[in-house]
Amino acid sequence: MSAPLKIAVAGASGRMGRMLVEAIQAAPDAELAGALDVAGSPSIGMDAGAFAGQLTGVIIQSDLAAALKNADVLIDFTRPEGTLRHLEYCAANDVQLVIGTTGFDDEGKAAIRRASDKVGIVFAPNMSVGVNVTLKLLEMAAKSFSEGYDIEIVEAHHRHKVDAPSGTALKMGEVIADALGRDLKECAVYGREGVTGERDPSTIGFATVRGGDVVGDHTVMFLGTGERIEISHKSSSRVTYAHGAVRAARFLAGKPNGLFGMDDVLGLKG
Ligand SMILES: NC(=O)C1=CN([C@@H]2O[C@H](COP(=O)(O)OP(=O)(O)OC[C@H]3O[C@@H](n4cnc5c(N)ncnc54)[C@H](OP(=O)(O)O)[C@@H]3O)[C@@H](O)[C@H]2O)C=CC1
Ligand SMILES: O=C(O)C1=N[C@H](C(=O)O)C[C@H](O)C1
Repeated sequence: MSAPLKIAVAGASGRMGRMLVEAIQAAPDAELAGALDVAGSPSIGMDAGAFAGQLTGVIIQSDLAAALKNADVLIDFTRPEGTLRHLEYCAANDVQLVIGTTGFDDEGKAAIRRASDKVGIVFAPNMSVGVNVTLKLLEMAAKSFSEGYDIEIVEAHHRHKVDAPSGTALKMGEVIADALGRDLKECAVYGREGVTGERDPSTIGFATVRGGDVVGDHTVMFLGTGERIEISHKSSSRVTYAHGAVRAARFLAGKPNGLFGMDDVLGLKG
């Protein structure tokens, strides 16, 4: 039997961090090797499994070097500024990375691309199997509805989410724009207000709903004359994201560097 994959978790007390700790504990081929959170967080000094009521023997700490000293890979679902700090350390110290954080600007994404020359990185705004299969369906649908259909993307998330539109909605927009030979930067419309004029058919619209405890809903509408096609994905638990992230960590074993998406991890490319 090969040695277990040693995985550390950043943002260990967050909504995703807690799920990740549980998923790693449940995986027969993985071991929780470290748990990180921000200095000053009430979780510092706690056992990483305390939230789930199952102690792990791994204490949440804010010292990056100490938390990563035994880790093969870091799974990071935090905030762009935190992930970029972790990225620098991981690239310099040969720790691979699974990045689920959303809300990066172009500069942040470029830093991730650069770091992937040094270490293996899986970077994806949504790690559920369902969403990644939905992206493939959208690619196919966009090609079929390229003329005469207006495209609008609507997403809903819980009241605590800090970025909008969601990383998944933006990825859906990118996949559709690519399939149609458009540039999302030029054709995206983020919300409408006032006298907007008639809809420009070349645009892709985004609408955002925030409230309650919605885990994550995404609907893409292709609106034609006389019919409307909707492709929706609705998450009812974060466990799918956590399992996807652990699968991504496994995928990186034996890949010394390179930037990968969940389509690579799940074999959905092509
Ligand atoms: N790719 C995917 O499949 C998914 C991606 N996400 C993304 O993951 C991210 C986290 O989501 P969620 O778990 O709901 O968020 P939470 O706010 O619940 O958790 C974030 C965690 O990161 C910590 N944190 C905050 N700022 C920093 C920082 N600067 N450096 C290091 N750690 C920091 C928080 O600590 P503290 O609480 O002390 O501030 C907390 O522990 C978001 O970007 C979200 O969009 C979410 C679900 C699925
Ligand atoms: O913040 C969340 O919760 C989620 N964020 C990701 C995103 O921005 O797309 C993935 C999922 O929708 C949940």
